[in-house]
Amino acid sequence: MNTLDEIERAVKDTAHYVSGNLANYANRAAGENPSGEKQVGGDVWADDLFFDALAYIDGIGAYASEERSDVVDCGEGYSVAIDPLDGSSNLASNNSVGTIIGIYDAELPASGREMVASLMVLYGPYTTLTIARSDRDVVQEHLLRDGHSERWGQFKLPSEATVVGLAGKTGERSDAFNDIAQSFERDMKLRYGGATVADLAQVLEYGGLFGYPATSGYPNGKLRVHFESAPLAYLVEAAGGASSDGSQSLLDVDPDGIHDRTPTFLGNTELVDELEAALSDG
Ligand SMILES: O=P(O)(O)OC[C@H]1O[C@](O)(COP(=O)(O)O)[C@@H](O)[C@@H]1O
Ligand SMILES: [Mg+2]
Ligand SMILES: [Mg+2]
Repeated sequence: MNTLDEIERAVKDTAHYVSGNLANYANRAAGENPSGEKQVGGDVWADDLFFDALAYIDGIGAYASEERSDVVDCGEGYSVAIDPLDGSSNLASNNSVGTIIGIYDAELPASGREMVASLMVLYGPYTTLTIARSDRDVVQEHLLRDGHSERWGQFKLPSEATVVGLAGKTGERSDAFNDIAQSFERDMKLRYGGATVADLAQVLEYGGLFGYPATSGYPNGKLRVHFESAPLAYLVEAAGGASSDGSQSLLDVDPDGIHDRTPTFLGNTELVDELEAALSDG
């Protein structure tokens, strides 16, 4: 087993445990866990689990998380960048959440071009792990059930685009963005659920576009380069789609800081091209 195999195994095992225990961390349930201990948020709980599973793998040199201010030095090897629980506000409403992991062959901060693998876990009606690796030419989905991992399918973006999910309040987005958003929403079905992983899964399955633009509340967009945008761009581009920050592939974004944010668009190439053209004219 090489380091990427070990990472894949560790993520599958940890995702099994996370999927079985999310109810303990729904906001409404906040308070005491079954044994009467003070409950921590799901984000911190999931981060601790994935840290323990990944940080000690031989060949992992650093662990960076949305939930930790600094990168943790783990020795020599790949850098892990993780959003341990994506869409965590969905827990209280019992909607899907996820985990996003980028594996970089570089010290962080780094451009997405330094990535050698990307993994996305979707805790939905059933739990799946989707992974793209530099040493494989498919985007492989696995079903995680009863402690096992079954090959579940391979993602290739459908040529016909049918769904669109664009975040932000229209009153907080640019006119140019609202115009192109309205045009997309005339032609495609709205699919927006408040968790990037779950919304992107719709695009991977049905074809279309997901985006979180710059808004007055988030001038650089809400999603983080290392923990959400670049790893998901790696997956989508490996599945035959495209990504953009509004003018370039998200894999070419070169962040200064580990928690940098970026406008984020992921989906069918022709939609990304149309969006970039609309924003450049805007
Ligand atoms: O509530 P909003 O503004 O629509 O933002 C939803 C976005 O925020 C996020 O929940 C941020 O991720 P975290 O939950 O990991 O912080 C994304 O998963 C989701 O796409
Ligand atoms: Mg997230
Ligand atoms: Mg998160």
